[in-house]
Amino acid sequence: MSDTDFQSVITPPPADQLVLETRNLNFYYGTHQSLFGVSMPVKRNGITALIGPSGCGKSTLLRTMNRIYDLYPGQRAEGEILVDGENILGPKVDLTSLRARVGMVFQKPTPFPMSIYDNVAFGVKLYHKKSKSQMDEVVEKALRRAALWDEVKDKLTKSGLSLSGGQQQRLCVARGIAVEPEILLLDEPASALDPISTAKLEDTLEELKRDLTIIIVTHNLQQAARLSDYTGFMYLGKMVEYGPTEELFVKPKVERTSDYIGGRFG
Ligand SMILES: Nc1ncnc2c1ncn2[C@@H]1O[C@H](COP(=O)(O)OP(=O)(O)OP(=O)(O)O)[C@@H](O)[C@H]1O
Repeated sequence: MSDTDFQSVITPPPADQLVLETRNLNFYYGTHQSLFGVSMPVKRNGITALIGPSGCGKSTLLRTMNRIYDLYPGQRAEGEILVDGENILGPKVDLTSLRARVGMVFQKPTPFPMSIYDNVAFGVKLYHKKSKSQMDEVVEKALRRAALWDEVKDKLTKSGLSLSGGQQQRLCVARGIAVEPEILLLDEPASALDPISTAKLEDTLEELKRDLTIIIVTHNLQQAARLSDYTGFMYLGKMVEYGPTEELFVKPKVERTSDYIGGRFG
């Protein structure tokens, strides 16, 4: 079998539990094709992890799910991405409301240069008119859900940039969830964090997954195994194997998956 010639093995969640599904998705940076016929059915609520060697297309796939790539000329996707059954690659999609439904947290913490309070309120103001007391409630709830409230409640007017890296990343999670998205995309959110901050962030995600769908790109196989309910293993722009995390880690159906998980390439 050549490196590029392989069948995807997909074990989908039950059909009535799907929140998002990519179907036969191709992606291009200009003329360079980076995703090839990717199908990925994501279960509502819980955590889905994307793993695979550097350059296999994990971030690219994540960036299609709220069409953030649309901000960059020359980048385009082909195929279908269904969110609650609606194809978000269609021409009539309202991108502002899509990005409120499908939020994103990046690899490096990206707090805005404004107060902790305003960081969280920022997105909410774009979508909803709220009184000061309603906004106070929204900000507190988001910071509590992001497990940051106790650490910042006495300094909400201080700059978001004054927090530690781990706190900044949880602030970005709070900002992301304040607008109550259905789905939160996280691209290697712990890669710039120390082990204690990583553990706190993971606890936060565990809490959030009860009523939110989380899709996370990670290089850390232990993190994927620990956190996620479903895992997708990608290689060379294709989805090699996708299914319940335990099955994929304990009894992978594709040899290439077991080679990767066993550390035989990467
Ligand atoms: N802005 C870009 N312009 C052109 N090609 C790109 C761009 N971003 C990514 N690529 C290419 O697309 C492919 C997939 O990259 P992507 O960043 O999605 O991989 P990844 O699995 O997330 O990698 P990593 O784990 O290193 O972050 C690679 O071949 C990469 O070189």
